[in-house]
Amino acid sequence: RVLSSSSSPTLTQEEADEAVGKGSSLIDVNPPRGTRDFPPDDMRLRNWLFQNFREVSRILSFEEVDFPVLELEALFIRKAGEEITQQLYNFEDKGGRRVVLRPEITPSLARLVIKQGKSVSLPLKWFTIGQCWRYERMTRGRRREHYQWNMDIFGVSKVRGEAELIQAIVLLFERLGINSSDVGIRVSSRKVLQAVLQMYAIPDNLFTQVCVIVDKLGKITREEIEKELLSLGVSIQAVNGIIEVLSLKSLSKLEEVLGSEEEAVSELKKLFSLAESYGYADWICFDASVVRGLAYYTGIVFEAFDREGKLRAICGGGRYDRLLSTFGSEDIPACGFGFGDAVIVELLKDKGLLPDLAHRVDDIVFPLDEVLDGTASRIASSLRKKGRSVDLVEDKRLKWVFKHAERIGASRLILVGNSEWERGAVRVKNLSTREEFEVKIDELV
Ligand SMILES: Nc1ccc(Br)nc1
Repeated sequence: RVLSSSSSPTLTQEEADEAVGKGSSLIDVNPPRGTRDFPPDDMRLRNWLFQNFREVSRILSFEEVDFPVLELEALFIRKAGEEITQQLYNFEDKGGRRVVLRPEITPSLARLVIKQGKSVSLPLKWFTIGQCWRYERMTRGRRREHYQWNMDIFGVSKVRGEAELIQAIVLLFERLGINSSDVGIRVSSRKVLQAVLQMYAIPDNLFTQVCVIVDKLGKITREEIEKELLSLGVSIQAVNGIIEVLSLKSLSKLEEVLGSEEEAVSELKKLFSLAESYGYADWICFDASVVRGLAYYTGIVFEAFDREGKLRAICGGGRYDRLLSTFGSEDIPACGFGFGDAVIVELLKDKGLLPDLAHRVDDIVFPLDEVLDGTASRIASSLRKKGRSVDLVEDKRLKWVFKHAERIGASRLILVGNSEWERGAVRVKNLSTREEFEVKIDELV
């Protein structure tokens, strides 16, 4: 059974599934598992969010860059057991190449910086908004794609870099109407964990894997964390020491434990001092448990969270000073963050901050007689050339046109009628004041 054009314009999920089930020739109209369509309402919200991402990037004087969603698999092969690399959306293309739909954007940024080589002057500040993918068994029913805003700075080794990135995040939240009582930003440094591992003489080559494991604190049980660390050969004393230090929420306590000479301590103190100068100190808090789950972070790490604790991290990032050497290149100090398009929308919904983004057009032009369709086209064209958005309607009853005007949020209805046209005029109805007047065509703006 093929649904004729006269059938209802939209199918409910059940109707679509039923039609497919009954052997109709209707294709499966759902997007692939774990992916989303963006019908107009959703697209307006996405564009509004992305416009705010772009505006903040502009304000921080970042340049936009872009990359293919498709990358060589080799760019993401890492041995630290991260979830992100265990869920690669990878496949072999028709040329026998191992490729992926990228799971994140930072490695592409690093690849381009390496490719640009000496032609880029440092520091460079780049941003992009791009779709990222994962291939996860649908048992968990989670999405397989999301869009991420990424901002990254290459060539700044001091914590000024992280301070700039955190300001971008704070500015974004403030633009969306979110304040520091809604959201906080947990800040720590992987150098805290590095110092603890040194205290227990744990070999450096275990650092990355330990980070990936302790990033799961609060997500899996302490016993499971212990088990994974012990399986790496970390002693139970070290495990207890790690968990004890990572439970610290006070920078002065950390200073007591590690000493003020420890780089982790001095960098964090500098960052918190800069936060006062930027004016966003009330947004950030020290939390030693923040390590983030990506293998390549080497220093300061941070993540934004909703203070009600209902949602997953809103965004996160940190310093990655040695990523480029994993690609065989000279290292360049770098830091960045990723900000996804999903959790932020859940937060805005929870806070009643979703904007009203109904469809809006300036004018509807409607010929009252089909002999005036050419005239109506000329009027619509002239208005469009002046930059007005115009919906040119015909073959409809006037009652329908008024309802349509309501639906698409038109400001004016321009009726082209024979009697007015004989006088070289049209009838203009202002749809908010309901005023109606005749306007000479050469005075219509
Ligand atoms: N990395 C990643 C990719 C896609 C989604 Br949805 N979540 C995380």
